[in-house]
Amino acid sequence: MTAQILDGKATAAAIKSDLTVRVAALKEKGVTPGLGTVLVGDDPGSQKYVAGKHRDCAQVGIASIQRELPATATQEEIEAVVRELNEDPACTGYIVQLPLPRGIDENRVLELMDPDKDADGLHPMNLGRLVLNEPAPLPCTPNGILTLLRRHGVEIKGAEVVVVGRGVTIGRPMPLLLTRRSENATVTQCHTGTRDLSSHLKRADIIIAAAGSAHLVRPEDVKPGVAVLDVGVSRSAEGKIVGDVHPGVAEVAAWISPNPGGVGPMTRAQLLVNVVEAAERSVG
Ligand SMILES: Nc1nc2c(c(=O)[nH]1)N[C@@H](CN(C=O)c1ccc(C(=O)N[C@@H](CCC(=O)O)C(=O)O)cc1)CN2
Repeated sequence: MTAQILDGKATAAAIKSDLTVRVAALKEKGVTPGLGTVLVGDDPGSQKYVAGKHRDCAQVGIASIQRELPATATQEEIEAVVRELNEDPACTGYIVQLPLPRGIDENRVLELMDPDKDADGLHPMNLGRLVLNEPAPLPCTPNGILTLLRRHGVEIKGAEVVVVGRGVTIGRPMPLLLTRRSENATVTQCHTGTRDLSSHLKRADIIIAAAGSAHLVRPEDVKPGVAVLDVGVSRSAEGKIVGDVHPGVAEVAAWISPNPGGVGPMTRAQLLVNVVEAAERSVG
């Protein structure tokens, strides 16, 4: 069996095309959605992701507000930028690019954001709303993964899903989305403390690998017909992306997301969805 591709690039393009129409409708009502980004430091990966977010904004007609601080920025300097974006009427929604430099209290920065402008769905108020089943902007990568599965017709209802990883952007919120009544999946969360990862992976109908550990998921660990989402980003000596999923898994799986070209573009598309939805809410 050779797996079919969960094509994030094409799916994101379709979402952006739909958003272009919605942004034009908002502009006719006098509202221009604006995405703010706060980038601290000079991590090349973060710089690339933020640049990509603004490229996407330009494509769909969303205005860009960019704030950059040096790696030496203090907690107070970062918080001052967050306060400024909270007050800026041109900024409909914004994100603080993660991770922040060592020594910065990330949670304190996220907590300071206006939850109504939280385009990432990572503010504690919005994560709490998700737990309580209340409407909230959804974390971009987990929601992007669900959209990718749905748009390719992969059955989520009743599926055994194994999530590998427990980071704040993917691993923690992913099970919350998957276990909503609308999804009805059964989720096992694995992490570095899991004793026998392979035994869990072998049971899975869907694997979401977000551990950041190169080729962690191997062909012998998965059952035939599984859908595999590769969210991991490690780098080879040449700087190329190496995912969490061994290439041989494509010979066993029914569905696989390429990396790059799978979950990454979906993360960016869902961010735009959150910005447009926030702007739509503002006009009622
Ligand atoms: N505030 C946030 N910080 C981070 C998030 C997040 O959702 N919010 N997620 C990741 C990084 N990320 C978004 O910010 C992100 C990662 C990857 C991509 C992407 O499009 N990747 C491309 C490949 C790009 C390359 O060649 O390096 C792909 O997969 O095709 C977009 C966004 C951590 N921080």
